[in-house]
Amino acid sequence: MAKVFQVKDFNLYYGDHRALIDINMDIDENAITALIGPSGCGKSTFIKTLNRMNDLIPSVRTTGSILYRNEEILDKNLDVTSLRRQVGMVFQKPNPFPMSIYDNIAYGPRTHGIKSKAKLDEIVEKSLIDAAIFDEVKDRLKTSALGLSGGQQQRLCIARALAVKPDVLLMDEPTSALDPISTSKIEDLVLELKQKYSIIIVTHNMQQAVRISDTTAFFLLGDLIEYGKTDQIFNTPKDKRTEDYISGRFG
Ligand SMILES: Nc1ncnc2c1ncn2[C@@H]1O[C@H](COP(=O)(O)OP(=O)(O)OP(=O)(O)O)[C@@H](O)[C@H]1O
Repeated sequence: MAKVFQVKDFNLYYGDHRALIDINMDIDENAITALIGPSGCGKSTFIKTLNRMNDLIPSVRTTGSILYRNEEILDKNLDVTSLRRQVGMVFQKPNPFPMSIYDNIAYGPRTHGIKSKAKLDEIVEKSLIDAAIFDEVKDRLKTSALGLSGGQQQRLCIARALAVKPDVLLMDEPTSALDPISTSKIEDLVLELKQKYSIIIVTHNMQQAVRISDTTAFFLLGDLIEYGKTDQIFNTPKDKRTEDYISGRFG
């Protein structure tokens, strides 16, 4: 299977604190990769590295290599805007912009220079359909996105991420602020999106990792302890620490 990311001997420091330690990990294309582990183990730090969101934190320093489709993304001269267009992100708390549903989706394409109304209409509709929210909002595209429920806002944020035609979607605990029904809708959606995108998802919910992911990475205190097929990680973990974590003995 083709690899979307190849992470080699990667370390990340916040000042003197080494938050990720010698990470080696190849991430499959058109698959769902779950990142699990107790609070503070480095999952969010790792996922944010994949589209260079950590650049916003001045104390961050990295060593090693991360190739995205064979291009080094840790390179200082990398076009970060282009990387972030290709590697989109959805956050824990739905964060629609305080503008209409339509403008939330059109924002990214407009930033990338698309001006034609017909083209924008088409992108907005397609993105909302792909994020499984079109039917719920099609009659109120010009109303504020802030009037949507939390679950709808999160699907809108996924639609917004899809509107710029990404290749990879990073999702940092996308359902942790949602009720079970909204969570289940997002899980169905993520499974659907796997056909077209490579998805990397941080989750605290082990059942969620089992339900949707193909591959699971277990982090502990900045170390990648175990990484493999989700079935194997949950049924026959090789490392005692993985077993203890997935069976709820700590975390
Ligand atoms: N901006 C920052 N400055 C300094 N240290 C940080 C910063 N962000 C995270 N850390 C530290 O890096 C380590 C990893 O944090 P990170 O948020 O990546 O963990 P996590 O596994 O995502 O946790 P959670 O599940 O609670 O979100 C922790 O020790 C944390 O305190």
